[in-house]
Amino acid sequence: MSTMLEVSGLSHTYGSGEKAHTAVRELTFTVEAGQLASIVGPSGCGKSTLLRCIAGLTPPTEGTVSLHGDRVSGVPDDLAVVFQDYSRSLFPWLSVQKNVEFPLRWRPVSKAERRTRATEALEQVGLSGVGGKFPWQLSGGMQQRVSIARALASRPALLLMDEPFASVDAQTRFELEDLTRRVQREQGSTILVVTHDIDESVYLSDRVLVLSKSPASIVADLPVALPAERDQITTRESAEFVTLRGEVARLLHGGTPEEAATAASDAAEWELAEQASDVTESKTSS
Ligand SMILES: Nc1ncnc2c1ncn2[C@@H]1O[C@H](COP(=O)(O)OP(=O)(O)OP(=O)(O)O)[C@@H](O)[C@H]1O
Repeated sequence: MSTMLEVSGLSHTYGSGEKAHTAVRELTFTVEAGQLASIVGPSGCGKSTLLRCIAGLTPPTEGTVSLHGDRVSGVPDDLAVVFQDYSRSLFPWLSVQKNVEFPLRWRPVSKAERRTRATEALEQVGLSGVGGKFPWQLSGGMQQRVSIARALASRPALLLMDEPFASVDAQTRFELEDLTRRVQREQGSTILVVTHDIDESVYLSDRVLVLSKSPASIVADLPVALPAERDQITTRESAEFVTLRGEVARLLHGGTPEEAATAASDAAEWELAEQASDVTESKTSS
């Protein structure tokens, strides 16, 4: 696997002098090509600041960001971002098809190719046939699918997602998580998702980076050893999922990596034993 994203010694401080506020401190990590990684951290810890630095929107105060070996010093052409607030990122006066085509206008892509790519991207997110509608004619979940299609149409080397499912209902959230995993597998995309939702970080990813309270630093980098094929019910009930979810929760509450791993594994065993005894009881009483 080759390295797609390299973040090295990255720090960012807002303001200066007495008003200086360090949002992220000395972050170093890589994301390999084709990997789906999540960054999870407490509210206000500096997740969006980190994402803005990676996207080239905010120059870091210290350290570097490189995308496929090229130093990031502005928004790279082959990077796309999906934000939480779809209603502000889609243009209400443009059709869905035109919204998806929009960023391609600044690329060396012919009009016909723009149309083809947008149609394909809408198909990938399960929205064939709605290209002629306007965003405000669609549900929230469908609008977020349009945002994802727009990001995919530019065929990014790296797709960044900032709390992408935080504004939709729980059922739609599950559907969009599965959609993200499917697209990543089919396209071999490299995706970095920022979230404060522990379960989502584990369910979605190949790997979870856990951040500390502000100023954010990395407290753990956990591989997710769940099968590639995941299911919203059985995966979330599995011992691996329950253990990892507990480990991330403990780390976010200030536990050391060793304490978090041991306690989470004990708690998962207990929870699964409880589940098994519930099943046995219900069988004997029926
Ligand atoms: N433009 C800014 N100027 C000064 N301070 C800022 C600015 N943007 C963010 N901060 C501060 O930096 C810290 C990190 O903010 P950031 O938005 O990156 O965190 P976050 O983890 O994304 O938050 P949330 O979970 O609430 O979305 C916060 O204390 C915030 O108040």
